[in-house]
Amino acid sequence: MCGIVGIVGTTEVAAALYDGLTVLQHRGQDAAGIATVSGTQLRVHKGNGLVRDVFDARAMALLEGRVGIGHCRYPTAGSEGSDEAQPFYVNSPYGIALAHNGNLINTDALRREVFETDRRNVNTESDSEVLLNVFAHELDTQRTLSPEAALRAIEGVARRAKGGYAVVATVLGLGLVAFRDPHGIRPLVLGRREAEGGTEYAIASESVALDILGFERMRDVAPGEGIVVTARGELHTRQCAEPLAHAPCIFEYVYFARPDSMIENISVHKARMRMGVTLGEKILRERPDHDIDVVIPIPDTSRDAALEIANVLGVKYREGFIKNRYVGRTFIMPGQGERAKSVKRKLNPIPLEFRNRVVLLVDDSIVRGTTSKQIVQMARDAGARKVYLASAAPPVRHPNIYGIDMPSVDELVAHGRSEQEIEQLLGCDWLIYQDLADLEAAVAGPKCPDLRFDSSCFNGQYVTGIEPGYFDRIQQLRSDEAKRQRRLAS
Ligand SMILES: O=P(O)(O)OC[C@H]1O[C@H](OP(=O)(O)OP(=O)(O)O)[C@H](O)[C@@H]1O
Ligand SMILES: NC(=O)CC[C@H](N)C(=O)O
Ligand SMILES: [Mg+2]
Repeated sequence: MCGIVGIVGTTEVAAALYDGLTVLQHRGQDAAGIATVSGTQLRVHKGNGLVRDVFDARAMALLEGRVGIGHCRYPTAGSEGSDEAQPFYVNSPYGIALAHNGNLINTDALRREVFETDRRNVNTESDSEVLLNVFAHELDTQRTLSPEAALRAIEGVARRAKGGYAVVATVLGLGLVAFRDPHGIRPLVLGRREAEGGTEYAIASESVALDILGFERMRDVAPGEGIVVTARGELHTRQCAEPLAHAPCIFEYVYFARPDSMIENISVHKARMRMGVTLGEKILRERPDHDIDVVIPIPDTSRDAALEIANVLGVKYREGFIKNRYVGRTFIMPGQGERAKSVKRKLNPIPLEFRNRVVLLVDDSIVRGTTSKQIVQMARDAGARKVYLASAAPPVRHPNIYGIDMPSVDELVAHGRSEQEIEQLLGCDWLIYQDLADLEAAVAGPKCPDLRFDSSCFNGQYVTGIEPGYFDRIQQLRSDEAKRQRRLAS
């Protein structure tokens, strides 16, 4: 679930892009990059690591220009190597750099088409480089360079690319280009700031990036919409694809996004609180005479939900696990070995909150079970009398193919298992999951009751449709074992 940001400023933008990426860091910890337009050159600096590791003063000094884009990466295609860090660059037509959040599901067919029909070479295994070449080809067919030409090129991309994509790109001689897939699966938000030299625009994965840069959030980019902001700061927007069933990814609200972001006009923080309310009510329905002494969140993401569960149950909320602030998010780490080791390094219990108590641990989601299995044991070791576990999301039983790296069903703890079997496997005394209807209603909230979501990892319904054999193919390419073999071979 990468983070992307693009800015057209009236002064230099590299420092703002850097700051924007640091608040999008929770979306991708593997690699980061920035591209800026400096006169007739596109300057690109990227590499593996956190934003703070990738850029030093020298790199920043090179990134001159008033138009630029940035990316932080959580890989869902290709390798984790630095050559697949983004933004990607192509020199023709004009010079284009592109950053993508999402995952294409027709990459193989597009790659062949790009080579055989468009006569372009894609030099990595990245779906994003394929997407860049599709956009480049479509722009090339326009013959002129103008906002209208770029919007027509986006129409071409929307006709050819399938899957989840939110994109920012810079085109030399034009400015900033952005677009979102016709289902609006991945988030993208547009903002504006008045500066001395005129209006500046920013586009980012999450509104938190706009907030910290002092941009006012104007609106979400619409599904299938294309946006061009010229280097002079003129905004052009147009629907570039028939909007299909709007299906923003529900997992953004469950886990990915920061709680201080607004996505589709819904506060992520409030959505998580509502998840806590509905789950708390379910707990009361199922166990009206529960014996829970204390509700303890598994930090960070579950806190909002856990607090509301405690309120609904009328029991104490306690921070029983202390998180090492220097360890990143474990779920988005590339290998299972690293993920498992990191849970222990990251979370440590305060025994007095557990001793002789019946504790309800709350997590936002249970995916591979890496976190919950260890945490349940930690709670027992810390002296808990009974350990219950509540998940603010339903069981994750299906792969995600639109930008979350959960390609292999065998790695999902809930796949092919009943809730009772999962409870046993995780070693807790009681396991309770949120129902999907409650989750969807909690996220939609009172303001958007009719909004529907991409909930595919919970219900196996894929809004784009799926080619036969697709799941076998991604399992071969992207299971933990396949990644391990690739790392050994490289
Ligand atoms: O079942 P699993 O495969 O372990 O995945 C789910 C866990 O991973 C995430 O936490 P993470 O440590 O990534 O980040 P957080 O600090 O934002 O909660 C999520 O919040 C769950 O705790
Ligand atoms: N999580 C994402 O958005 C990943 C973007 C792209 N598919 C990559 O692997 O680099
Ligand atoms: Mg967590």
